[in-house]
Amino acid sequence: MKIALIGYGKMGHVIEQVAIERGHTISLTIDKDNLQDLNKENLKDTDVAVEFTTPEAAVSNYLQCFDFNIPVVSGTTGWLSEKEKVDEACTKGGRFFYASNFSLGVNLFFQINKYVAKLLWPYDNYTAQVEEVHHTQKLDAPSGTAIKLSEGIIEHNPKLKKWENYVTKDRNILPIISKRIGAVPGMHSVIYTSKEDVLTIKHEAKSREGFALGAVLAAEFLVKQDKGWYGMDDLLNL
Ligand SMILES: NC(=O)C1=CN([C@@H]2O[C@H](COP(=O)(O)OP(=O)(O)OC[C@H]3O[C@@H](n4cnc5c(N)ncnc54)[C@H](O)[C@@H]3O)[C@@H](O)[C@H]2O)C=CC1
Ligand SMILES: O=C(O)C1=N[C@H](C(=O)O)C[C@H](O)C1
Repeated sequence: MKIALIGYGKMGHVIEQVAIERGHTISLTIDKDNLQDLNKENLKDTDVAVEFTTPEAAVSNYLQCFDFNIPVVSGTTGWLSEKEKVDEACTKGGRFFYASNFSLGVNLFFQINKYVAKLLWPYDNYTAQVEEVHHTQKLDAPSGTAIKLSEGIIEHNPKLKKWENYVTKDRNILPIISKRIGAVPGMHSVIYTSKEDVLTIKHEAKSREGFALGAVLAAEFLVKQDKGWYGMDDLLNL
């Protein structure tokens, strides 16, 4: 496949490496120092775009690609308040694959998380908390992964009404604690605490390679699909 890399930062570089290892070529690389509108000319040799930029840039990048019938894989977090625009574009012909986290382990963790939430919610002695730790360059908080974990817990725990990104003793609110430390690629924990014990489920990325591999596998999957919005559950048959 010929891949356009939109966003050539920490993830863009690792995706390039993994894509080449899997026999693909890079048709176009766009980042801040060579910003350009996506158009017929610069996308003419591209089968699929892989987009890892910023919450502000992401949606406009998707819509421009869709205008030229280029499918988009994106892992950019923090833009989901604009989800409706992308939904609409996908009903009109856009092909889109989104994951807040492309690693296999985290997507299995999402399933385990829901199972544990279902099992534990009737036990009043436990209170739940989500914790995420990332590198100090991360722009958004809480992480997209922590939000998805929290939504999974709230869906299966009728006592919890919403999540908040602060510590609280309100038992109707699920706290997400965000920490920014050094170069941590990504660590997520769901912690259930009682007076007697602590039960933790945790995923720790060792590097960005798992995210990058997931994104390239998603691109290989997406080019074979019709219009629509796809995610890791489709790729992994979860
Ligand atoms: N879904 C997943 O598995 C993962 C998601 N992420 C998310 O991906 C995004 C990028 O992460 P990193 O690569 O670590 O960040 P980064 O800051 O290293 O790279 C982002 C790059 O996008 C560039 N950029 C900004 N506006 C642009 C535009 N309009 N067009 C093209 N390029 C533009 C920046 O100059 C920068 O080089 C973040 O939202 C992060 O949360 C990161 C890792 C894994
Ligand atoms: O910004 C990052 O680095 C990461 N962002 C994603 C998120 O917000 O969940 C995924 C991963 O944890 C790394």
